[in-house]
Parts: sequence; C-alpha cells; structure tokens
Amino acid sequence: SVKLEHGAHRLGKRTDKPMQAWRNYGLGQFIHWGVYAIPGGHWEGQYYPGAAEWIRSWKGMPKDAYDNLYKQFNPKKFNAKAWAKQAGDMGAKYVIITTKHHDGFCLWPSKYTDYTVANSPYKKDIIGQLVEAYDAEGIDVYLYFSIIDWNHPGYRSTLKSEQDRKEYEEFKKFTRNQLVELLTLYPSTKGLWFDGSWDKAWTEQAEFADALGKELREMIPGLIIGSRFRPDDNGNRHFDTNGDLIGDYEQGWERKMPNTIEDTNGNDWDCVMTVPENQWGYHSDWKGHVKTTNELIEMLVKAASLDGNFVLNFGPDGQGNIRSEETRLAAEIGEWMKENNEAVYGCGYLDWEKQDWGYYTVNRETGKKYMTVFNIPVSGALRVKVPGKTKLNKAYLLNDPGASLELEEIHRNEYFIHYKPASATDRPFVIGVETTDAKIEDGHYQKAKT
Ligand SMILES: COc1ccc([C@H]2[C@H](O)[C@H](O)[C@H](C)N2C)cc1
Repeated sequence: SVKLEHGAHRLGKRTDKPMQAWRNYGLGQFIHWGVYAIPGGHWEGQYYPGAAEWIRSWKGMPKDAYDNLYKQFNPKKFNAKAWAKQAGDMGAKYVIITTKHHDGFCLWPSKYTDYTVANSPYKKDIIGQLVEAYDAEGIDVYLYFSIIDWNHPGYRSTLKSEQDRKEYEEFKKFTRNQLVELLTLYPSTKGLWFDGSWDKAWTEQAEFADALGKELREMIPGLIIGSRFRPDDNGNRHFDTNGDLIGDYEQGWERKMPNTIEDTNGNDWDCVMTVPENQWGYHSDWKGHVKTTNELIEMLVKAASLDGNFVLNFGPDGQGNIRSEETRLAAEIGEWMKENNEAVYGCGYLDWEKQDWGYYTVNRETGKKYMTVFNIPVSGALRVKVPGKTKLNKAYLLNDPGASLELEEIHRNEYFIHYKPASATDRPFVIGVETTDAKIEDGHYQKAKT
C-alpha cells in the first residue's frame, strides 16, 4: 500500500458505543426540505423532469427567480413535533435533516450568510425546532450538509485560476465556520451526512478537509461521519488510494443496495432511498414507479441482513406538510415494525446460506436468529441450511412464540420448516429459529464422492 498523509484515519469498523448505536438503528428517516419545495418541480406551468431539489440547475427556471424564492418561504403548516411523532411511529431510530442543500439556503439562522431562514418571512430556526422535537421523541439527529453551495460567491466546482483559488479559500473558511456553528448550536447532533463533495475543487482539499474532520470530531466525541466527506491525498473519496474506507461507514448506496455481504466490503453502510425513482425534495407531480410499503419493508430487512441501515426519504411541501403518500407509507411501515422490529433493531448479517423465501437477521446482543419471509414457497416448505455443527431445534412465528412450527430434517444440516399462513397475508412475516451446537449423527448421510 502507498503512504498517505490524508488517507483512511482508521481501519476496520469502529467499536465505540456511539457507532454501535448507529449500527443497531436499522431504520432512519431522511428529510429533504428547503425553498425548492415551493416550486415543487414546476415553474410557470412547466414540468421539471429532474430531481425537485435540483430545479435551480434547470434552464426552465431563471436563477434569479429561484434565488428570490426565500422571500416567500413561510411554511405555516410546519410542525416539528408532528414530523418527529410520525417518524417515531414509523419506527425510525435516527433522522438525517438537510441543513443546507446545494442551493445554499440555510434552514438555520447562520451568521455567516444572509441566505437563511432568518431572512425569510418564516424567520424562525427550523433546524433548532427539528433537533429539539426529534431528540424529545428519542430519535437521534444527524445533519445533512452540502459542500456544494451555489449561493456562495467563493464556491467553485473547479479551480482554474489564481482568482478561483483566492475566492475558494474564502469558501473553505465559510464551510468550516458553518459546520462549527452547526455543532455549536446543536450539540446533540450524533453525526454529519455530507453531500456534494464530488467537485474537483473539493477533492483537491485533502489536507484542509482532513483537518476539518478532526476539528469537528473533537467538538462532539463519537461524532459519526461517512465516506462522502473528504478526499485522500489523490482526490479519492469513499475509498482511499489503498482501497480503505475514508470515514466511519460507506455512504455510496444512494437509491441502490448491496446484494451480498461481499458487496459491503465488511464495512458499515447506509442506503438512502427515495419513494419515487429520483425525488428527494418535494415534487408535486411524481412520475413513474412509486415504491410500495412491501418494497420498502423488503429493502429495510435486506439492509439489516447485510449489516446496513435503511434511510427512507421524506420531502415535505412548501407549507411544511408531509405529503399523503409518505404519511401512508410511514403508517404502514410503522404498523409492520410494531409487530416485527425484533428482527431489525440491533440485528445484522447471519452467515447462513441465503434462501429464496427472504432474509436472515441475527441480533448482535442476544444471538437470536430471525427469518423474514417475503416469498412463500408453493410447497409450504421453507428451506433452511445451517452451518457445520448446528442443529435446528425450534422455529416459531414471532407473533406466536408459544407455537412451534413443524420442522423436518431433510439432509445433513438442512431442514424444511413446514408453514403456510392460514389466511392470505399481504405483508412479510417473521419466524424465529433456535439452534444448538451439536454434531450431526452421520447415520444415513453420505458425502457425495465425485
Ligand atoms: C447527479 O446525481 C445526483 C447528485 C446529487 C444528489 C443528491 C440529491 O439531491 C440528494 O440530496 C441526495 C442524497 N444527493 C446524493 C443525487 C444525485
């Protein structure tokens, strides 16, 4: 491996308490809110086909028109407590809130720019209200921060001239000041979710970003920062020149998921997911496939089964309402989580061979093992292959632990759990399994001779 001044500052998973808590969240909520919610993907009757929070980059909307939207930002329906309660009822254990998206509009009264909520008709500190409400709900708060800031005069995507570099120095100071300001104002913050760090200008700032990361981590012990924040000496983000993860978890799974434990490279990771194909901020007219409750529950359980967290995005509208589609999903996911969260919270990867019926998860503390079934086999026989000296002793429905399901040993280390739900079920269900370590009697099993 090559010598790096600003490569990965740690190898392997963090084992401290704050990171263990992060690893055990299972489900998070992402909130994308800002002035982009006012146009909601339209301008003067034109439909914007891109991501609503990127409408400023659309030729269909004059930059000047966008940059004056904040003068109408006055979300009368905004109720931080209601949002936090809805997230709690959904079963979210953490929330990631946009403090400032690429447009540079600050949802907190930053003293380093006038482009903030303090200078909008709404005036009040939105981040402060959300931090307080989610903390009160027992949901850990993480702050999303975009390095890209289209509003700041010193922002550059590339550094082409001495003048660029001079102005970018001001931008770097501004960025550091805002981050220190956020952690000073909201010290209950558990971590930062950086975005907009792909510009070449930023990926040349290895030394500055490394120092900034260290400064922020010193402000809040245990602070959690993912791999989307800083570049190494050679401009590599996420993984440094030696292939080591830069940051506390991998932040590359945006609207996509790993399929195998190998895909995760043994790192902690989160998957951040939109309800429609690609809308983070509020778009009043979602086009294409809108994910169903079952699809999202499957992503959540799949993430837990591969040692990751699943973060579902909500994009409140310009008045501060959570839209009806998201409200319904939150309620239905919450209903399922109320019954089945034992298979998600504190659970991770179980190294048993994946089967077609769904996903295994195992609780890291108790060792309890779970099967979440999404695909009921026509045979009614759920195949379970256990490793080496493992005997499957019992299988039970999570919501009926008293009753044992019928087990049949079909090969060495292989069983059928004979079970079909009595009535048609339109939601996945969880089976708990109990095992003991025991040598399997050879008896009639004969290893194949090839
Ligand atoms: C160009 O592809 C992009 C760029 C930025 C994003 C931003 C979204 O606006 C949202 O904030 C998401 C978390 N982030 C990666 C998504 C896709």
